[in-house]
Amino acid sequence: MIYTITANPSIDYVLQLKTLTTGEVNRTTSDVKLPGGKGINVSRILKELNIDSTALGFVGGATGEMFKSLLAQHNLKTNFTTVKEDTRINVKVNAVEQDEETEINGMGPAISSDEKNEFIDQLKSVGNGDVVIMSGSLPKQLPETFYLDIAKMIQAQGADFIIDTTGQALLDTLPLHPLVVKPNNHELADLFQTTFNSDQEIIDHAKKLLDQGAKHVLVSMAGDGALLVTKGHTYKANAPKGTVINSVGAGDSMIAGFAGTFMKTGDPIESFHIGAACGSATAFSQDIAVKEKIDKVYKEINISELS
Ligand SMILES: Nc1ncnc2c1ncn2[C@@H]1O[C@H](COP(=O)(O)OP(=O)(O)O)[C@@H](O)[C@H]1O
Ligand SMILES: O=P(O)(O)OC[C@H]1O[C@](O)(COP(=O)(O)O)[C@@H](O)[C@@H]1O
Repeated sequence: MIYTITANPSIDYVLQLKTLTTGEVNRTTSDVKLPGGKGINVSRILKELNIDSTALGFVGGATGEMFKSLLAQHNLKTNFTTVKEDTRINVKVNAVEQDEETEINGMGPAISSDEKNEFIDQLKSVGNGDVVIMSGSLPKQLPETFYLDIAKMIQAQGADFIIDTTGQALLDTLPLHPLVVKPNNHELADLFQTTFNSDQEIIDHAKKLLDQGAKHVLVSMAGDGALLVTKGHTYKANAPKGTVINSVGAGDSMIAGFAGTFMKTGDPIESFHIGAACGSATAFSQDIAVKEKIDKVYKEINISELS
């Protein structure tokens, strides 16, 4: 079984307007509320790929009820821990004529130690052959070591893990050999306090994550495609041409496609191909991509090995 952990789920309030001017009243041309959070998006893509998962996380308050009702139509298996404070609302602003996406993500509810313990308790049933995908920011009051502690725990129980977070929280888990890490190129640069001028520089830094323990390093590069760096091999996926509608969740989609396919086949190249298709298909959709779109985009992606 795949478990996705979204420590800080959200209602994604996606606003479209012609232009955004800060400091003034702006009016939308369309708006939509989506059940968000990185692990939630991963579970939704897995469902599209017909792969079972259980979505876990902290959900609370009136916004939490709305989040659950928005999610209900997607028929995911879930086991959320109820918390007292409100689930956050993340605002995504697509200024169409400026070709610019702006995101404001809330910090999320405070999690009490009882709520945290209740969450951790349910992970005791995770075991051999299971994969736990941990994604996204932590709500306030959860310790910085939250993901690391979970990784240690579930690994001792025989399960594998994948982590999609940034900064030191990501680096700390590498010695435990995560199956996949997926920084985007900017997050990878931030990890090493640098900037990149070429694919080769990105690859060199991705290899450092490999050396520190990651089994596969996916580097997503938005409209420039993606790289997969594994022991002894580096692959590149092109980004097919298309109209970008809302790229929120593209990275989560890529992780889902990779992880779900890798669990089924153990084939990193096919997993990368499907992961890249899921990412682009989501970028070309208003919401998380559906299967038909993923299949169509898959045919437009080539995976090439770089020497
Ligand atoms: N504009 C785009 N055109 C085509 N594919 C895209 C586009 N944006 C994202 N993708 C695909 O989705 C993947 C993940 O997107 P990215 O924006 O890099 O992740 P994140 O959301 O984590 O920052 C990319 O590597 C690429 O394969
Ligand atoms: O937990 P964070 O880092 O604040 O991110 C949460 C946001 O990430 C998303 O899951 C999208 O993630 P990506 O665009 O990186 O794939 C949104 O649905 C959500 O609002």
